[in-house]
Amino acid sequence: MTALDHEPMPRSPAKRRGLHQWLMRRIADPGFQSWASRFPLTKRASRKDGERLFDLVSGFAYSQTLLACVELGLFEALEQEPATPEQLAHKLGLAPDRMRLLCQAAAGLDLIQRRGESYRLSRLGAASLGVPGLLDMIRHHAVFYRDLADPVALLRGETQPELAEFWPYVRGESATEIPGQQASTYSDLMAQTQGLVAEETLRTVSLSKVTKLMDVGGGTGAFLRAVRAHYPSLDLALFDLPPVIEVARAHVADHRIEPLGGSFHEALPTGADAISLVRVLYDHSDDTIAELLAKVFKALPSGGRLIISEPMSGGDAPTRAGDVYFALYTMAMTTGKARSADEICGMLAAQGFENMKKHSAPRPFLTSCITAIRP
Ligand SMILES: CC(C)=CCC/C(C)=C/CC/C(C)=C/C=C/C(C)=C/C=C/C=C(C)/C=C/C=C(C)/C=C/C=C(C)/C=C/CC(C)(C)O
Ligand SMILES: C[S@@+](CC[C@H](N)C(=O)[O-])C[C@H]1O[C@@H](n2cnc3c(N)ncnc32)[C@H](O)[C@@H]1O
Repeated sequence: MTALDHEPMPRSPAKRRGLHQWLMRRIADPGFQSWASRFPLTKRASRKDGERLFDLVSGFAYSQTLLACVELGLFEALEQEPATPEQLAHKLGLAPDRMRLLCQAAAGLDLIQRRGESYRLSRLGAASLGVPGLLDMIRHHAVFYRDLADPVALLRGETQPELAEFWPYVRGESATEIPGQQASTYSDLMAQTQGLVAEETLRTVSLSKVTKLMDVGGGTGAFLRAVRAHYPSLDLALFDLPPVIEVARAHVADHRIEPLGGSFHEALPTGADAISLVRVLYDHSDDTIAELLAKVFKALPSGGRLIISEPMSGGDAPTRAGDVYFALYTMAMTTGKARSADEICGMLAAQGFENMKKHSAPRPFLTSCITAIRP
């Protein structure tokens, strides 16, 4: 007698839709679990599922271990040379036993490696040092995690998330007034993380037939600087809120990029045969997006091209990056929303765009791209 014998397996085809539910009820049964973890044909799956569940349960401890490594500068220290916990403790200002604990934890996550009594950098730890803006992103997660402290209250809209304060432009969608220092700080973090997004976008979408590209919500121009490196003769214009454009001027002056201050709540400048929206839609509500896409449609000539690049929901195939991280992140920002490629294409069609193309995304945790044409 096995745990499978508790209830008869449905045989009739009419009941086959219930088979999944029946099986899930068995898996939720402790007796079945115990049997499955011993039975040769099921014990591997049982162990694997146990590990996967444990990883989800422990995720916050993993993230905070990474944050401690980043805050203390552990990877930078080990980039110089391998070291013992005692040497690291002295250098980074932690008690030796706590440094040993952190080193073991980081090694457990494969961020560093243990060799005898010393630790050295691993591939993952080394890679984290080379991803532009990643260490600052990890540091700023302290804000996000405070917002996630009570996820049910956050989902019910009963909290006042700090992330909405962190990115000032999302507080009031028509706000054009951002204090200069704030505009510079948030644009810095945004610009630092733009490198890989730009690389991925330009790998995915060709601009070879474009004459003039206007990047709407382009921040301090990091995307257009990457475009300039790939397309030396393209005309480029950067459109963003006036305080952001003031900060951007110094960054775009040497790259033949025309800075244009304004709000997309008003009309967009015309003259570009391509418009890009990189990491813009997911900051805003459906109504704002409908309004923005209508403005983009108007600003483009017939045959003009729209390029959308941002992390997206997986839609009917939900993903960790799109449907967990970016969905919760944009929800905590209070105005935003991670949308699937199909949802975005639907919104484009509603404004009259045609030839929507969902480009395959090699690294969807960085970005996915959609292009569309104004007929
Ligand atoms: C040496 C030996 C033995 C072998 C060598 C083998 C080899 C060549 C291995 C490859 C090593 C290598 C080159 C690794 C490279 C790894 C890379 C490039 C990793 C990149 C990781 C990128 C990450 C983790 C990006 C994270 C991005 C995040 C979290 C972005 C968050 C963005 C947010 C929150 C944006 C918010 C904007 C808002 C406010 C919503 O509008
Ligand atoms: C998430 S950031 C993306 C910046 C840049 N495209 C990138 O990927 O790094 C969104 C940008 O949209 C800009 N933005 C927000 N509301 C705007 C508006 N009403 N008009 C023009 N730009 C706006 C913000 O100032 C910010 O630079």
